[in-house]
Amino acid sequence: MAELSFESFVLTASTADLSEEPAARSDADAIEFRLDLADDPLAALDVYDGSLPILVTNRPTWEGGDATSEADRFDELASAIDYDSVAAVDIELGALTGTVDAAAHDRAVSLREAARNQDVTVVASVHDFETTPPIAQLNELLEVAATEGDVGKLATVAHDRSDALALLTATHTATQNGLTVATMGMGEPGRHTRAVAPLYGSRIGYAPVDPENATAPGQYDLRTLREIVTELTRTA
Ligand SMILES: O=C1C[C@@](O)(C(=O)O)C[C@@H](O)[C@@H]1O
Repeated sequence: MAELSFESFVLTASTADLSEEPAARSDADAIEFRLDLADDPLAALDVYDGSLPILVTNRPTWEGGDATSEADRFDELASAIDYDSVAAVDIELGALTGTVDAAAHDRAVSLREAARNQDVTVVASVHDFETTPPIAQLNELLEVAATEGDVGKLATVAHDRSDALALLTATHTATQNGLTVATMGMGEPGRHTRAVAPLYGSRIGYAPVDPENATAPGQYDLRTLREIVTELTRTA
């Protein structure tokens, strides 16, 4: 069973192609495998022999991904967590809390239970592709996400410096309150939060090996993010 601790910052190389792992190995701590963007994800997991542990994500269209069938995507995730190489699974907070629909809720809760029985870490994720909500809402989202999952993850579109600052402040507050969270601003004005948020407690970063394969707007490429975070945490 692959081990992955979120007690400190984990930099994931986000990809739809596990054959990128050797190129990611020197800079990443883990792979985020986007099942929804891959051709035959379970076949790829079958033959995976990389050394980086994997966080599996199967993002539905209602949360900005490509997975169209809820039943299929949860079945794939349930199969994926059986692989020894898979150390963590991303489950959307909207599914875990039942705000999407009752069927998604049941599937999400049983996936979480199966993951925990296998020591697979659960990342409960929230995305806002329109805006960065007011700080009180950010605090609330992080608290709920970190309670529903082992790590609460929040990605919002930042339109300006105030949005970026709100996200960083919420990250700092949650961390000070003992929550395990990961945050990142999407879009150009949010880009720097990806480098700075780890200083305020964010435990996961996402970056493509090849900048052309970014999985969200505003991502740094993997090498760049690793270098900046290393530099900032050395001098902090
Ligand atoms: O949820 C996230 C975060 C992300 O959207 C980002 O903004 O870096 C990238 C996605 O691949 C990942 O699943």
